[in-house]
This record gives sequence, structure tokens and C-alpha cells, in this order.
Amino acid sequence: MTARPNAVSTFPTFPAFPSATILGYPRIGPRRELKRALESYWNGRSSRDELNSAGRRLREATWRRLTDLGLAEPPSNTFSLYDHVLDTAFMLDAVPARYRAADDVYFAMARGTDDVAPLRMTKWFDTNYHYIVPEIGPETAFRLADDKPVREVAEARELGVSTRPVLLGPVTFLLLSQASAGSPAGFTPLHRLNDVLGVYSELLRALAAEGVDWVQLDEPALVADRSDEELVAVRVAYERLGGLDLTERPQLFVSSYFGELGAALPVLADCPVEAIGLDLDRGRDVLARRDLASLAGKTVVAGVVPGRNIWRTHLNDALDTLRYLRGKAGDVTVSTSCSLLHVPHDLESEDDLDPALRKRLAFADQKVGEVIELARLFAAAPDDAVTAPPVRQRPQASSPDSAQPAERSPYPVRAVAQAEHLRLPPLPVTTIGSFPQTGDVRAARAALAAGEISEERYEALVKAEIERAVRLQERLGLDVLVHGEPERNDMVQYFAEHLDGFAITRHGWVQSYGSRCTRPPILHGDVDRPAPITVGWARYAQSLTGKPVKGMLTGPVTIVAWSFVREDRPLRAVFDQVADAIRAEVADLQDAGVSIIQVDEPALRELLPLRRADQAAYLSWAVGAYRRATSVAADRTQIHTHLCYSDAAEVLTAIDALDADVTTIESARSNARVLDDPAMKGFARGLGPGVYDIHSPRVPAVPEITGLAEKILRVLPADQVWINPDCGLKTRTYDQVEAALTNIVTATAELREVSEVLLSSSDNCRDRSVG
Ligand code: MET
Ligand SMILES: [Zn+2]
Repeated sequence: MTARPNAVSTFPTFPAFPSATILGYPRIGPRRELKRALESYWNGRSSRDELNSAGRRLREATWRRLTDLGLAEPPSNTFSLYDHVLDTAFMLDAVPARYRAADDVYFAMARGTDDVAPLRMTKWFDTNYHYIVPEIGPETAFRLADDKPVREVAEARELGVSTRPVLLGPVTFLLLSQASAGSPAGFTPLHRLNDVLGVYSELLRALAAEGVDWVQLDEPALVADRSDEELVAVRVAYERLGGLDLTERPQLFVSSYFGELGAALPVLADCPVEAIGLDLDRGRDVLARRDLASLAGKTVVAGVVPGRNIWRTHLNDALDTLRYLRGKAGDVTVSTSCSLLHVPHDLESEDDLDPALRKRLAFADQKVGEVIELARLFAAAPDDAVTAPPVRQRPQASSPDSAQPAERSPYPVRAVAQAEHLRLPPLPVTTIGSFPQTGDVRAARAALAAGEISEERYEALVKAEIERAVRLQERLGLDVLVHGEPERNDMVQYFAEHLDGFAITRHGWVQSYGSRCTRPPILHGDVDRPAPITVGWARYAQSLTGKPVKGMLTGPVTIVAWSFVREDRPLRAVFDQVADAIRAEVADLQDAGVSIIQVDEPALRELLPLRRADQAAYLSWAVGAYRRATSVAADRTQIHTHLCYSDAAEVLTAIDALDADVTTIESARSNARVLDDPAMKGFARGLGPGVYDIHSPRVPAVPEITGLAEKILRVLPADQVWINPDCGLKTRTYDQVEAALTNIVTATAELREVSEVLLSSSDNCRDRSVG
């Protein structure tokens, strides 16, 4: 190991790190300009050149805005046309062969073409941002195929702005990649570290030649549990990159975020990198570490302004943290805890928010103001040292836990009550909730908001949509119907709009993936349900048919996960408040005669802590909230839940603990891979693994559906199996939906015939087990 003296102290002529910075900035544009530009290019309404110009304008606007706000040396290369992990793969030429012939290779990887499916997409750590998963194999020929980071530096310089380019760190890049199909057993992308480091070295040289002082290497993967082998990779990477002569490379700032560095801290501290970034919001435990002093030779970029929420920073707490760190590190500068990618652009555009709430908020631009203000305050009182790790004012200890309501009867008892009450055929066919959202409904909603149509007119239009969906399901012969959710703009926002304690923003968009953005509601106060929300629509839908229509609610965990949540109460207490509001809705639906109620939890896994040690506690609160919301259901009321976006197998124990009578999960999209997990066999309640991938316009043919269903029937007893799509049908057209559901019903009829024997025998089993 070639321990190298710290560059900053040895070569004091190298420029110091700016006293205030941010790790990244939203890229979608204050009015979602990037979304419009992308969609126009994808629809063939504009050229790639026009798209590139739109990107350039957005970058220019960002650098000008940040400079105007007073931020010196803002970051560059935080912009992306789709995703920064994809950019990195593209830059390294990690392009699987099947995409090389595409007209636009970059977007072929992101979105697929007529001939090839896109690369897989998955969640970026515990955020609601999704990245494209690179495929790396022994055959991947890495080279510096694109110099986007260098170009952006030059582009900013032309505007008179010098920037700090941000790169995805090589270790995190490889840890987030998957082995390409056909890689030998035991191969992992990390085995290619040395080759990747060769390209990073070349890139660092190019950046140095461009006059870059500092480069930021993002390594968020280091805050999750890491094996010894992975920690060795960290050491190898930063020994090698840091080992380049300082005339050949910029100074290195390795930023960690979304948690605490754990075992990676001493490794990084020992490497010849000049600055290390700490997340002092979620990774605050680092302050209590004895080995904090190992950072003495480095610049610590202190992430004291939280980048994941929209609350104003408590400046005194942050200052105490900075002052405490000063005694431990070579130099301390002020930063956000992570990129501001996860918050909306600017609070100034929100005219409608209650002024009292507004005062508590800070969006990206306000957070930039906070880092600058903190740097000023910090510089103004340099000798005011804090000697003990400061304790942040934490949420009040929760008011004594409100009692957990009584549980439902055991599942076997409920199953019998429900079978008698519902009298469903074997392999019941259902859907997940939403039907195609037509342009008409969206237009009507906009018109209602603008005061152009009356409430009555809007209600009539929504009812017509409900009737259309119900009639179609009846005609096609589905067994459990849905009302189609035409009244909902979004499954979380709709509830937030009808509950007390939430505020909705006008422009608070946050990128979810590519051109997709969400506008998370702000959960700022005590949550309460002033009046029933869904009961009127449910009653109307049920009045149209003799078949059961499912009541459709969003679960407490998903509502919390997809909102910005108050931090002045413990998360657990917030979960319970939301759960109580949903519980009231479940009770009212049941009283209105609804016999099946679905409480969706697609985001169950979203907030799962990155470190295993913290996961059990979270899951127990999440599960507790779900059960609190649903346990008001009588035995004969069938509770469904639905999950998507993540391998259900990963959280199977938690799903099981939700104790829903029926769980529908995404499965067709991954060719029912979820069923390969041995744990699936032990699943003891109703399960509907999707047989129709709703993410694509493709209509699955009958044999394809029977094939998937047969796979399901090999894993689970037939009397537990439901037949349904992967997720809601909102983004599909009525033509596609009609064709797909027709095939699903036909396939199910075939299966019912062949599995008759199976069914009668498993019925017997169940009867026996209930006694
Ligand atoms: C992201 S899960 C969506 C569930 C919802 N009930 C729907 O069908 O749209
Ligand atoms: Zn779903």
C-alpha cells in the first residue's frame, strides 16, 4: 500500500474546496422543461439536436441560477437526459451488443425499441428515483466513449462559471450493475474494477487538462452493508485514482450519502483522497465515532442541510455540528446531505401554500441559500468549538402509543367465511384497480379545477367512466370487478387531497425516472379524515352490477413513502395516524356493503432501511400500520393488497405479516421469476401473481397466459390462486385492455377445466385444516 501524504496539506497551492456547496441539483427544470423536450423527441416531433439544445438551455439556467444565488463553483454533470447511471454506462461504453444497431443507442437502452426490450430499471437506494441497471460481463470492453463530464465543464466555462464535475464513483457504478446474461457462474461486475479504473484515470486526466480543481465521486453504495471484498475494492479504487499525480488529476472529493459510512469510513480515510462527504442528516451517527479523528488530514464536506426533505434546516443545530467537526477534520465545508435531485426546484413558485406552512419549507433553491448562510455563520465564529457530539433536537417522544386495535380472526376462519359469503369460482379473475385514464377525464379534472365546469358535471363524467369500466368487465366475464379509479389523478395525491394534515404543491415535481415526475404531497400536520372519500364512487359502481366490486384504497405505508413527511413526530406515530384515516374508510366501505376491499401497498419496500440491522424495526411499524388500517374488516370482508415495483420475494415475510386475505403482485414483467423463490411455496393465503405485463402495449396471447398461470399452479395450491394483471391498467388504452382481458378470461376458462381435480383435492385440504 502506497500511503500518500494528504494533498491539501502537502501542496497548499491547490485550491481549497468551496466553503459552501450542494451535491447535485434537480434536472427536470422548474416547469418540467426536460419532460416536454424528451416527450417531443420520443414522439418524433423534434430532432435529437433540438433535444440536445433543450438540455443545454437547462444546464445554463441551472448554473446561472446557482451563481445568482451566490454559490461558488456549482456542480456540473448533474444533468442527465434520462439517468446518471445510464450516462455512466454509456460513457464507459458498457453498451450491450443488442443495442448497438439502434438509431439512438442511449434511449434504446433506456426505453427499448420495437426489437429490443430496455435495460432493467430499479430504485435508487431508498428513494423514489429509478435508475437504469447496466449490464456488465467479462466481455464488456470499457473505454472512454463519451466525454460528457469534460464537455459540461467547458460549456459552463464558456458561460463564465467554473464547476466541479460530479461522477458516479466506480465502486457504486459496479455494485449497481448486474452481470450480463451468459456471464460465468461466480462473476460479478465488481470483478471488472481494474478495467473501469483505467477509464476513470483517463477521465480524471482529461478533467485536469480542462483545468478542473475538484471532482466529486459519488459513492452512496458505501452506506449500505458491504462485504470485506467490497471494502477491498473501495481501497483499490481510491488508492489507484488518488495515486495519480496531482498534476494529472483534479483533487478528489468522495461523497457518501443516504446514511453512515460504517466500515467504509476507515478505508476511505486511509486513501489518498482530499475530501470526504458525510451525510449528517441520515448518517448522523458518525459524529459519535471514535475514529472520526482519522479524517484529520482531509476536507470534510459536511452534509448538514438535508437533501431528502423539504423542511427548513435548523441552522443552530447545523452550526453545532459544523463546529464539532472542525476539531476533527482538516477543513470543514458546508453541504447538502445528498443531491437535491429529490426535492422540487423552488418554493417561490408556490403561491397557494398556507403562509404558516411555507415558513417551514425549503425546496432546492432555498437549500442553496441555507448552505451559503451556514457557511457565512460558520466563518463568522471560527473559535466557537463544540467539544461533545451535538444532539439534534429530535422529534418529541411519541405520545403514549395509541392502542393497537383488535386483530382479525385467523386466516383459515376468515377464508371459510369469505368463501361462503362471496361464492367465487376457482381461479377468480380480477384487475388491480385502475382502468385506462382517458384524455376526457383528465381534461374534465383540469376544467373542474379551473372552475370551467360544475361539480355535478364532473361527477356525471366520472360516473360515465365508471359505468364504461364496469360494463366492460361484466361483458368480458371477470369475477371481481373494480370501478376503474377515474376520479384519481394519482393513488397517493388523491387521498392527500381529501385528508387533513396534507398540502399539495402546484409545481413541486420530483423526477421519478426519465421524463416521469411525481408531485409528492406534504404531510405537515395531524392526519385526519374529515369525511368518507371513496364510498360514494364505490356504492355507485356496485349499484351497476351483481358481481362484487372491490373497494380501492391506498395503504398507509405507501401514502407516507410517497409524501414529504413531517419530522417533528416520530415516523411510527405518523404511520399510525395515516393508518387510522384509512381504517375509517375501510369501516365505511364495509358498512356500505362492499365485501372486498383492496388496500394497495406498492411502496412497502420503498422505505426499507439500507442497513439490515435497521430493517426489522421498520418492517414491524409498516406492517403494524397496515394491520391497523385493515383489522376493522369483518371476517367475511375480504381484504386484498397489491405490491409492485420490487421483487415480492425480498419482502415476503413482511407481505405475509400484512395478513391480507389476497395479495396481488407484479410477476409477468419478470417472467414470474418471483415464483422461483423457495419461500413462495410456503405462502399461506390468496395470491395473484400477475399474468399480464401492463408496462408495455403488447397484448399477451392465451398460451402465454396459461404458461404463466401453470407455473403459478405448480407453486401454489389452486384454491389460493387468483388471475390478474401485474398492476393497474391506467396507462393502457381500452383496446389493449379489452384484448388482454379477453385472453386472460379465455386462458382461465381452460385452466379451470384442467385443474378441476387439483381444485377439489385442495378444497378438501383446506376444509380439513379448518376442521
Ligand atoms: C402502483 S400500484 C397501482 C394500484 C392501483 N390500484 C392501480 O391500479 O392503479
Ligand atoms: Zn401496482
